[in-house]
Amino acid sequence: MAAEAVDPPHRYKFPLSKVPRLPYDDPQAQRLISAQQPVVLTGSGLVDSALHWNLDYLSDNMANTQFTVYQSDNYYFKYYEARKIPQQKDFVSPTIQMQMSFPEFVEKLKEAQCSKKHWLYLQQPLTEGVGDKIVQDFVSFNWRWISKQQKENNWGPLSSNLLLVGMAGNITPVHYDEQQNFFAQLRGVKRCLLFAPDQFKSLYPFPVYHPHDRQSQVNLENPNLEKFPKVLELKGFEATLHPGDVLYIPIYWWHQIESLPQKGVTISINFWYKVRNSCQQTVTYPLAASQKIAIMRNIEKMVTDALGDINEVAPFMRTMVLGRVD
Ligand SMILES: O=C(O)C(=O)[C@H]1CC[C@@H](C(=O)O)C1
Ligand SMILES: [Zn+2]
Repeated sequence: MAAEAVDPPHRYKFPLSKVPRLPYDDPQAQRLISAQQPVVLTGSGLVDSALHWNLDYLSDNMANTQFTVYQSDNYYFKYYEARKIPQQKDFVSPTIQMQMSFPEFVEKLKEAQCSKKHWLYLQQPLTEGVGDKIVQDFVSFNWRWISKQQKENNWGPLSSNLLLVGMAGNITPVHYDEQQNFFAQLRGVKRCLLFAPDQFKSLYPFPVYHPHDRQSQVNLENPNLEKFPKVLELKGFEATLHPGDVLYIPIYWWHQIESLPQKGVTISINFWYKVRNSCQQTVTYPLAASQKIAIMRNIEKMVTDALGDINEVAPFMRTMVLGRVD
């Protein structure tokens, strides 16, 4: 039988170099992690004890837990902070957040795959309440290796492991996180786009107090070039993750994660690590872009608190920077 024709991955309007792909114990991989550069690690065995996870296994072994599931009318799942919505009068949530059991999720998934009217994304921190088999798989992760990474790179504590079960075609639009991240692929194929923190001028972040804080205002697949002309100056990286691969996403690095269409349901688990208490972080010159982002965020928060209205921040900052009183 002829293989089903697979559409080529979307071609973006900016160059994408390949993220290095190295054995996890290659000294070069260690150097990239220490330098906070992205790298795809192979052979780590980090989540080998969970590579057999599929929808049936998870339904059978997580039946008594309620899961957060997002529903979107398109295949985008742009994250938003609900607590910041009251400050943004005209904000419209791009997704509906629901709670349901895993078997209910599988049911809705099948309906959505047939109707093609909406998309679903289960995103839930793995905590207690899952079945014994899941606990057994979880404790059998390669904690020795990842804890060594955490220690050697002076990262803070593990904050969470987000379980991600997505439909083929789902896209998490480009954003950054304030945590170090080992992103492990269990099932299906994901295409990841990454941009260094110094690309923030070309990614037009939302204001810090906006519900879409840390997200880009730009739709990379269909950018509004009048509004966001610097998108054409973007220089990015891309990595394709297969089961067993682990992508290191450095803190403040922008990333967009795509569950490849026609490659079936995807299952991933991330390992988010907080940074050590920032007052211990010495400021080094020249300032790294990641330090600039952290400082800019703090300034924006202080100015917003001082002005008391998020809509006053941009004009004030322009006046301050341009030295002109508008
Ligand atoms: O792990 C991260 O940093 C994320 O952004 C996750 C949120 C959605 C996930 C995805 O695979 O689409 C990635
Ligand atoms: Zn992220």
